[in-house]
Amino acid sequence: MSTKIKIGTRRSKLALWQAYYVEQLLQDAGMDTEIVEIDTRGDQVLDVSIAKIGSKGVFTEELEDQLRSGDIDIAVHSAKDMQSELPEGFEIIAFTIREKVNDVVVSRDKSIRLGDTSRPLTIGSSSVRRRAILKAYYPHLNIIEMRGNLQTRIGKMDDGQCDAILLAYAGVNRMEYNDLIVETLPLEQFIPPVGQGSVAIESAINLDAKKRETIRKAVNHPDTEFRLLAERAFLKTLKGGCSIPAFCMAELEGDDQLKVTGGMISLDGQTLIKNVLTGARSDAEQLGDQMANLTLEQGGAQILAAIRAERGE
Ligand SMILES: NCc1[nH]cc(CCC(=O)O)c1CC(=O)O
Repeated sequence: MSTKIKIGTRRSKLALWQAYYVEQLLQDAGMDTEIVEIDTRGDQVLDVSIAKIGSKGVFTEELEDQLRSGDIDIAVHSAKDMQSELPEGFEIIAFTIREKVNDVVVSRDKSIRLGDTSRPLTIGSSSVRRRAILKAYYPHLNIIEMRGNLQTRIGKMDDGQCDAILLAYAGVNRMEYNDLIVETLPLEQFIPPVGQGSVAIESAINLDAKKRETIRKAVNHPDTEFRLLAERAFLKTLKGGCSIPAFCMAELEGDDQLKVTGGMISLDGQTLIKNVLTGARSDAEQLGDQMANLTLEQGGAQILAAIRAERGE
């Protein structure tokens, strides 16, 4: 089989890194590949908060058009950025091995620590989850919303808009800004969002079955997939994407157990819901669903209702 696998990707540096990474895995498995760069609406409106334009599909629609038409075979995304429910006709066929899931503090000033109350610090973050957690644990900080890709945000920091920014380790590592990491945040406080650190492969369900299996075999990391199935089931039951302050992290325990830590935080950081559930790995999706229902019952439903009212949804 010498057919070429056409890999669709956004043009951002992070997206391209992910596309080249997946391309390498496919080539290592003996496949021919081609990268197809595609513009998306989300890349064009950089000055508006994603929470305001609505996160649904802004980075994925154009890629899905080309998956549907067969112009590309697969689309590569940060797993974290993918909606919990894909539009009809699409599926995720693989998750790459997950890297360190922590959030990190990035700054030019090596002496900066979030817990330092001796001087005023301004911290930039694009994530409602990270901003709410900062308010809960570090109320002395001045927190500002900051959008744009990694390079843009670091530029804003260098312009003096903030002293440090909060980012996912995964993106910082991929963009090779590791030397700017001044603090790696503990998972007990900064529980990562669903999917952080893994790359997801999306395809149309009518992709040739043999092609689908070959790609899956070359790219999918089964241990990561179990974790992501639980986490994504959580998000699906919450009917959310990356614009709600929910978090869920599944970890493997022993040969066949899965430990799921998840919950939600109100935007002001005043209400924190957090639970831990353990169950069989084969029940990954039930565990995620159970975690979501527990979260909704314990006050998550009110938090979501308040956010939707504020955003006029
Ligand atoms: N929301 C943007 C985004 N999407 C994926 C990553 C990094 C890679 C990852 O989390 O897997 C980032 C940057 C960040 O959150 O700091």
